[in-house]
Amino acid sequence: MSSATVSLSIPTTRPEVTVALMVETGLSPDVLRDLVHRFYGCVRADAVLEPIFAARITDWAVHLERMVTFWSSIALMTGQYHGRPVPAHTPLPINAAHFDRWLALFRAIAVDTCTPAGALHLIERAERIAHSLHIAVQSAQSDPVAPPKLFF
Ligand code: HEM
Repeated sequence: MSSATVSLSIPTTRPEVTVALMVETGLSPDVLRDLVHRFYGCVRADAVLEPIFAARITDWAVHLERMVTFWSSIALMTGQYHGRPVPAHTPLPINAAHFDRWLALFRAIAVDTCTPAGALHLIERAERIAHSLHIAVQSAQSDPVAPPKLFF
């Protein structure tokens, strides 16, 4: 994909950076939407992860939309996600096995949905964020009265 052929049908605070990332990775709003929907389709069919999500998510349409915005911000630097992932995860009853499973599903769906460069771009970021979230969760579980540590 050349920059001339990328149409910017995506809200972004940094259009030049977003276009450059789209060209470099082959990622686009449509690809990220497809990835998010396929990924959470697998999560909802997964014996390890499904119970954690089922206990928290009451409106899947809202969660999926939030996650498309999140991944657009992370992967294409659109600046559109304004949530706080750390406090969303620190109260969850999750451990290394949940993170391993989450990453295994994410890697498989990313490779299946994206170009090799796009998959690598997403997987690197997912692994980094999962690591930070895991440390925050462990820290909250070992000292539940301490405020959550913020990693981003
Ligand atoms: C052990 C693996 C994980 C589990 C079980 C899990 C579960 C959840 C649940 C249940 C929520 C909804 C929280 C709520 O609305 O009350 C959530 C939100 C979210 N998760 Fe995860 N998650 C996991 C890993 C990750 C990873 C690795 C990432 C990023 C790479 C991530 C990104 C997010 C984001 C951005 C939100 C929305 C936070 C917000 O803005 O409210 N999660 N997750």
